[in-house]
Amino acid sequence: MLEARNLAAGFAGKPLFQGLTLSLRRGEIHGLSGRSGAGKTTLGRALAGLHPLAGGEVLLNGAALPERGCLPVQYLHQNPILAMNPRWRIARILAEARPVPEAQREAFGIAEEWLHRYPHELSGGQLQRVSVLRALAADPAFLIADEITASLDQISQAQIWQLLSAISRSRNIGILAISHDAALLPRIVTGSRITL
Ligand SMILES: Nc1ncnc2c1ncn2[C@@H]1O[C@H](COP(=O)(O)OP(=O)(O)OP(=O)(O)O)[C@@H](O)[C@H]1O
Repeated sequence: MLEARNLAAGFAGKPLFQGLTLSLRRGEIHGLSGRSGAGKTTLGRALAGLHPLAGGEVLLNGAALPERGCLPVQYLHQNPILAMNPRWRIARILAEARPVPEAQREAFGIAEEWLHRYPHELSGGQLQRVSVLRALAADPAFLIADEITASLDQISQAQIWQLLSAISRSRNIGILAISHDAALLPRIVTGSRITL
């Protein structure tokens, strides 16, 4: 269970939200929506331990998030190239947390030839697959998927969410899907819907 208790966060002393309480179960896809600028990304990053809290706490199974090692709540960026070292080839990026078995790479449709390329030499959809698999290699309890398919075509979007739905169930990973796409969330959410 990933919980936020009485959470507040924002910028320069101005909270975007406060007194926010939620609990997310593992093995389900939850949805987070809200108007542009409401603080969805900030909340997602706070839940992953990447944004300082102005109040409250984030608990994973009743305990604070660890400060070292692989993050158990992995944050997935809308634009994965911003979260990749441009000087590293895909093989090194993919194995950043732990080596990825070949069978898993193939299941994700990540071609062997991509491994020798740099991030800017893959398409947005290809990069997002790499980003998701890299996060899964860290063996997370939760993924925060921040608009991860917003810039992809319908087919790539459907493929990525089919993969994530299956993995969420089979590996008991909770996913928080952040999206402003009114059509997407009803299709993928199996858990709670949160509006900020
Ligand atoms: N480093 C920063 N310093 C000051 N304000 C910031 C900073 N980063 C973001 N903000 C502001 O915080 C607010 C919330 O941003 P956030 O990205 O969390 O919203 P969001 O709900 O995810 O928006 P969108 O749907 O447009 O992606 C916005 O008004 C944004 O301009």
